[in-house]
Amino acid sequence: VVDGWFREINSQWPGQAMTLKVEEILHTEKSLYQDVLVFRSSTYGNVLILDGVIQCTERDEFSYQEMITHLPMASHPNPKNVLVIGGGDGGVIREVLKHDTVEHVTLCDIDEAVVRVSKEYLPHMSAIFKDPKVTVFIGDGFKFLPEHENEYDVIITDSSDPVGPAAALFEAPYFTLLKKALKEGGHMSTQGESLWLHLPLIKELRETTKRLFPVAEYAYTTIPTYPSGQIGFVCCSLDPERSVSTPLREVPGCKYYNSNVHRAAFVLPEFGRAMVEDG
Ligand SMILES: NCCCCCc1nc2ccccc2[nH]1
Repeated sequence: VVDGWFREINSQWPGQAMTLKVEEILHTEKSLYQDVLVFRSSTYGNVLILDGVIQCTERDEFSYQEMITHLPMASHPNPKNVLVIGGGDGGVIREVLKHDTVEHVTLCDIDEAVVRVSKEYLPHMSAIFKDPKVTVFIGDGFKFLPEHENEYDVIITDSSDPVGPAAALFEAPYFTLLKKALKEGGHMSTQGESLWLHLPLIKELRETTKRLFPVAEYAYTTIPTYPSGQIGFVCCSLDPERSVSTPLREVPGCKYYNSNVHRAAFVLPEFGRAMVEDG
């Protein structure tokens, strides 16, 4: 933080940096896995930073949390058992519980510091951890998944970027384990970065998931504080007859998501469509 501003300078997006005005530094620590910073910003509420990268802000997190959750959930006929890998802030869990078909949701995040800090400084995301339907497991998704084969209707991978602790969550071995943990007809979504900044990675991700799932598609949302103002998701279905791009019901109580936004999220600009779909 320099002269009261936080700059998101990072090698993943050379030559550009999102800048947020800092009112007060609320927390800093070095966890077992990453540097954790929370500050109160002037115009975006509390902000969570991991290893110098903006993970979520109170003002615009709803866009990301609603879309990464409702794309696989609203397109699944009857999601009862849901798993979230990452997402220690709790925002995805909050969205999962908007579906009254859900009987149980488990969160598996490798870093207890993220869960602890989110409870303390991001209350409107982490309050949901107290819900009896929620189980929080601190550990590595790579170890958790093989112990839970054929258990989940929907798995959401709410990861940080493919540098540092989350790098392995963007590789084929992870998606192979994830597929085995899904029940028949299961759906999944994973944090899929931005068309403007990570097109080669997105192409890789889609090729990897296309080899494992009958349906694998890319969708995106707009979010001011992520680099390039948008972020995407790779969404897959194990049912060849069902696409994650087709919503089966509305999800009341959302600020970003609705069934038209759901469908529109999968419509890509030509430079993205050509790269992602034609390859
Ligand atoms: N540069 C884009 C970063 C996207 C991060 C998405 C995200 N936001 C999170 C908050 C808490 C824990 C895991 C998270 N994963």
